[in-house]
Amino acid sequence: MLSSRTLSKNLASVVRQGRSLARRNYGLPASAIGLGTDPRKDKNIQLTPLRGVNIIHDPLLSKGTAFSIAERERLSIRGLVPPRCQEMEKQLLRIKRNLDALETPLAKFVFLSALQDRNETLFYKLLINYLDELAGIIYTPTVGEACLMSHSIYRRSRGMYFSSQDRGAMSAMVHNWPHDEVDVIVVTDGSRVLGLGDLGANGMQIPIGKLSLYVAAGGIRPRSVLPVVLDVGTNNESLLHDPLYLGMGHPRLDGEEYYSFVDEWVTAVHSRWPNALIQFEDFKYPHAYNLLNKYQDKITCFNDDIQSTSAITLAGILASLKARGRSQETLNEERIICVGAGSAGVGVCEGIVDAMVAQGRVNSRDEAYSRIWMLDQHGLLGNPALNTNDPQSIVGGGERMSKLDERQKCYVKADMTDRLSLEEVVEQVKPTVILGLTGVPGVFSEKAIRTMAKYQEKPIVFPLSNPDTRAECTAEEAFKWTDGRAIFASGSPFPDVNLPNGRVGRTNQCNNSYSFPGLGLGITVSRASRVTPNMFLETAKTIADMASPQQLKEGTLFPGVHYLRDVALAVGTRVCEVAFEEGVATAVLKEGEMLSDVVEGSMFVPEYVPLVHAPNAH
Ligand SMILES: O=C([O-])CC(=O)C(=O)O
Ligand SMILES: [Mg+2]
Repeated sequence: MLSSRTLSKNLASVVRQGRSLARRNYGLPASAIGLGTDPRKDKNIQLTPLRGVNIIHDPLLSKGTAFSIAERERLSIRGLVPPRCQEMEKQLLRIKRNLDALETPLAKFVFLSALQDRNETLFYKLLINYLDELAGIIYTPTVGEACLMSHSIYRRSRGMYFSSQDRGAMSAMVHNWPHDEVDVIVVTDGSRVLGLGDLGANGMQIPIGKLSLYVAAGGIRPRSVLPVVLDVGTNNESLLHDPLYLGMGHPRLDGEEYYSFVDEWVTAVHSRWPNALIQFEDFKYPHAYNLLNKYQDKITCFNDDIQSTSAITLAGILASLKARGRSQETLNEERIICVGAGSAGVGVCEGIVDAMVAQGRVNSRDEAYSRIWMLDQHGLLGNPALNTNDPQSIVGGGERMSKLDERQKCYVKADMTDRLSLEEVVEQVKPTVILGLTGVPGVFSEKAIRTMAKYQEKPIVFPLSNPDTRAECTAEEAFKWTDGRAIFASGSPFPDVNLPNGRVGRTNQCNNSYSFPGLGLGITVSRASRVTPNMFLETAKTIADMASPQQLKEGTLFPGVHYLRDVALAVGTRVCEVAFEEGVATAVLKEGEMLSDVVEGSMFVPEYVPLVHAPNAH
């Protein structure tokens, strides 16, 4: 665990840096008016036309037992709740006790979902206070289990579903959503939920969990987030045959039908909420890339698994270089094996290539590609013509080569035999970094990691698949097979490992939850019209610089999950600056206004807001 003093020192310097950059006036006219909507308005008063039970049962307005006397009197609540006005601290005590009494993570997930559906303010207060403990419930790993079970544990709807039977109706349907202001939409088609594969409409829990972190960590207002599932069917046989399944009971749409379905949805949401950020989540390859390419220059959108996973992984590698006592500028000297050639694998590697090119220490993009060896489920992307002793494999390899797309082909190694196993590649390449983005547990074999550790003093071992049951190796294995020398980060949390020599093997969670909340915050506050590659690069650099030298020495690369809100503020400030620097910001700063203050001031804080004009109304 980081000491909060060191962290705040580091944070202070990041924020200071943000402030000095923010002092530049970005060429804005002196008469510039302030941000159109007051982002702090949630903190003042919230008047409502609703009365009585309609307020009590509205999770965005409800205060449970905390309605003031004036509110009870004037909003027809009197008598509908127990007589004592109980402040939030007491409510938290009761909720936490109830939560602690539950035994399984899934039971806690159901309990927290119910709280979110009753009283969002209290839910977010609890989540922020106990972020360390609860992130693993509402987010990975438990959210993965909740997706698998979603049709069994279903209680109440949250978000919106657009299904194959809604074609032609979407532009009307978007008006069924009750809120005019939507800042962030997280959308999935459930085709590759974490590393768990096709879970169809059950994937809804992922946008819900992501948006809970957008609010808790990124400070986006709860009333302006929208979780969405695009239900184009599922190819998951067991869900198709499950009578309790809640999604469409047909195989997935594909090809032109699929893309025109998504296009109808994008057009519909963009016409109702033209400024909303759309985050594409857990779309399988190649749909994930094709959708990103189609929309990234037209609307404000990004793909979380491709781009924000890439930003945090790059941050992890850069911080690891510092932990090894090297400069971050030496990224091009690393030899990186990436196991996994799907959206996350290719996305992560593209980010690394971008960073190598930006550092200017490679002569070409091709030289950067040459530093990365990529494997898919068949093995290395190599040269089938070199498989001389296995004609079968030449044929298979040729076929497989023809299935690779332009992005994957960049990593093919012409001088190495196609389909080499991971162990063979490790022996030949002697990697310094190994990344796992396969969704296949155990892919990092003992032999592969031990061989890597033979050549590397501090091997960087990142099994990044989620949830923890899909990680390519466990933390314990990574430390055991490297005699405790690994620099370790995983997508889902693993506890630190006690090493035989009495030291502690530090684990890190290298998850896009470190990057997307801040990206969304910066994009929302700057009202960026586009999401640019530089935003991801700068996100990575900001996070890579947050751990102190002492923390790095001990193997800690990032602030702990408890600090996700501070990380989001630092990232949000930087992303906001990038938006202004690159001319994509459409918000306008008042003269003398500092970006870091604007970003911080815009962050949602879960406190009860008075619902009536009255003294002591809350
Ligand atoms: O949700 C997470 O924990 C990270 C992520 O985007 C994924 O694994 O698809
Ligand atoms: Mg994802």
